[in-house]
Amino acid sequence: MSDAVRLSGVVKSYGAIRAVNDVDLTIGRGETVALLGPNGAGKSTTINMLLGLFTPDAGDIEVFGMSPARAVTSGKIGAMLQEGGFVPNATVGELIELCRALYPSPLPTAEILAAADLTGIVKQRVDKLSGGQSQRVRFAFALAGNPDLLVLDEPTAAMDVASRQAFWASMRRLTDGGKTVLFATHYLEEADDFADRVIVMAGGRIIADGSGAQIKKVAGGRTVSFDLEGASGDGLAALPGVTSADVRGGRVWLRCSDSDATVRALVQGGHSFGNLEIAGAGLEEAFLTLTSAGKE
Ligand SMILES: Nc1ncnc2c1ncn2[C@@H]1O[C@H](COP(=O)(O)OP(=O)(O)OP(=O)(O)O)[C@@H](O)[C@H]1O
Repeated sequence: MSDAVRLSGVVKSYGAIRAVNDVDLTIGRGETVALLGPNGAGKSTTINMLLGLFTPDAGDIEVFGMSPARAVTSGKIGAMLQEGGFVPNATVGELIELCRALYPSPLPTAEILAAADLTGIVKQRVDKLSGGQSQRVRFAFALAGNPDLLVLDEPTAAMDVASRQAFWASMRRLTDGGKTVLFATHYLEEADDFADRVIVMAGGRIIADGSGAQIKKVAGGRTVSFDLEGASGDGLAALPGVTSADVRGGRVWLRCSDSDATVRALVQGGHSFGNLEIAGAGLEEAFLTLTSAGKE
């Protein structure tokens, strides 16, 4: 059986900006995958190509063994994008019916309304909705065709805490039913809480791919840096709590899983150091550590 999603050697540029740079990615049926990355990482561009909205400059994309455009028209993919207005003056219920009519075998209306938590606002006009309610209506549209793959670009942006919780609870019910889900997010916590697998993008490339626990372990680390003051950096990578060491221009950066143990060992070992700094590892740096650890 074909995979749910397969990208190979996918490249997409906007003029001189290479938004997606040689991405290979396979997602199996039934997986729930988070696409995690900072602004401009290339997540939306990847998603738009998966949905057939953009054509890659190079490489191939298949969704359930078909071209993205065919997968969309046959109702295999449901998408929730970041933006897009609604037809004014229509009610939530009317728009959902309109959307169902586009698909060969839509989900029953009551099921859509319950899954998107819209039952109480069916008669409300869509131009009078709050940001979070609008997101839930977009989610209902994504579900309407009863798709096998749900692709969600930052689905919980603009939702308050209670709506987020209700949204993810509803998603869990859908994935228990066997649907494949790919969602983009900026938040490691959200990726870890909900996804079986977290794919990290930065600068148009996939820089890490692992379980939420693996990614969190590295992202929770710290960096200890100091001037070597003429001493050599040899042996620092082997200090307690250090996962990797980098020496540049007389300064060393130690990525640490336990920075307290590292600093203690530095002091007790009589290492010379100046301008000591301890910082929370930035996500991007933490992810780079993860990828290089995966290559060892
Ligand atoms: N229509 C466009 N024209 C020119 N450059 C674009 C366009 N869309 C995206 N880009 C650029 O391509 C790169 C990738 O953008 P993309 O929107 O795919 O990232 P993203 O990870 O989804 O970011 P965000 O989390 O902010 O949505 C960025 O450098 C962005 O500025």
